[in-house]
Amino acid sequence: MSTFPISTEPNQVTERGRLEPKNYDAVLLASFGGPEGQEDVIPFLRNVTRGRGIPDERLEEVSHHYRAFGGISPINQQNRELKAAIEGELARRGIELPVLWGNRNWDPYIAPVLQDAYDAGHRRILMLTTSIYSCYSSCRQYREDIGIALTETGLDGKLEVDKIRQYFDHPGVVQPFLEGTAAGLEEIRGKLVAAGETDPDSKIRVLFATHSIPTRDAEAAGRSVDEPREFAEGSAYAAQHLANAKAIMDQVAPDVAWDLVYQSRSGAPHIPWLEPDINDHLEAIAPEGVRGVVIVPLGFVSDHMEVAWDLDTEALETCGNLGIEATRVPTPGTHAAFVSGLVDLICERTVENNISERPHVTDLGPWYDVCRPNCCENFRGAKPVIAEKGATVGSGHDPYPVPEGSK
Ligand SMILES: CC1=C(CCC(=O)O)c2cc3nc(cc4[nH]c(cc5[nH]c(cc1n2)c(C)c5CCC(=O)O)c(CCC(=O)O)c4C)C(CCC(=O)O)=C3C
Ligand SMILES: [Fe+2]
Repeated sequence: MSTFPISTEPNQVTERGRLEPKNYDAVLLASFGGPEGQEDVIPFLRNVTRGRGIPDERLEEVSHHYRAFGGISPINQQNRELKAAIEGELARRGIELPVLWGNRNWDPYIAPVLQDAYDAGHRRILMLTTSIYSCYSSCRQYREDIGIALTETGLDGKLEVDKIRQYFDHPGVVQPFLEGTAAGLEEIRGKLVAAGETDPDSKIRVLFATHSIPTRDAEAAGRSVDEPREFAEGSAYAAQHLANAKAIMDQVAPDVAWDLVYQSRSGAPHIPWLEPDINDHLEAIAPEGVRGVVIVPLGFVSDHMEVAWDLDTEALETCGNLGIEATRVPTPGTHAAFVSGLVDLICERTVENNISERPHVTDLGPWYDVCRPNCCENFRGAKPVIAEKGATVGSGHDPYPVPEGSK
């Protein structure tokens, strides 16, 4: 199995957003949440889209995706298994740190989880999200939901909550995708050779798939008003995915063509979102002679409805209609390297068992512990937010850390 170059060099820009290690008394595994029965579907969709102006037709359409699976999203079970795996890895390393689980959109909800944690005597919590890239939905929305929960429960000032950095390029994330991409390529090569293809690699396209987001959100992703940065394709969100994809392809198959594609677009048609959509892209590349694709769900750390429906149902059907051989690479799930990487990320932030080196596979990371003001701006209006320079909730007015020697 190929490995990849892992840098432990600090990043001069993001280093300024680094927090000193602290003593935490619990980890909060924070995720999206999903329905677990037909009766949950509509209440769940209302939770997700509250105040977001998603058209009813879209909700109706999305409810069918859930209905087709008995109203059950795999995401909660995935998170129960991930929580157990993190607990196992912490125990294996002799680290005593309870792991709590809370969701933004479904039970167990974040606010009661924080209240229970406080009642149980916890005072300082470290949040680990299942969203790994930089954008409003993946970063700020989690930070806001903690800010709102602390405010609503009256726990602000009594309970500190910090957040683990966006960790898209941690080797624990990239390793499972790299192994999956290599295995997927072997599978598709085999199928094309069996069909008489003499140079299969020239007929294969690797498609790295991630959630589309509004272009305006993409442009605000990872933004820093005090220290502007340029990103490939104008957004940290796209740039982070492109850098990960390149790191993977450089190792497994530098000569095979690949693209970054988007999925699961919602919102009104006249509002621009990141493109191309995976299905449109498949239609576009089929006439170019592509006969096999490897779909890498690079934007997602576990199987959930966006993977089960948008990729395994819709995109694979598009491939079938176009006569393209296709395979979908697994998500990290509870892959040992992923779980171990998550515990390493926890230890980056703890005094005991501290890990001071921050490995990263791309030169964009390691990402900030504390975001810049306006990073991943919420265009619908400011909310209480944690883990941000100048934040007045969460970890008690942490200043933006400036390492010694910098201006
Ligand atoms: C970047 C991103 C991730 C990846 C990062 C991460 O992994 O968190 C992600 C994950 C997920 N998105 C999910 C579900 C939904 N996302 C929606 C809507 C939206 N997502 C957006 C972005 C993202 N979303 C955006 C900009 C919208 C529209 C505006 C809004 O509403 O904010 C809607 C509303 C209906 C629709 O329009 O599709 C639903 C039901 C589930 C749970 C699946 C399950 O239940 O198994 C998961 C993991
Ligand atoms: Fe952010």
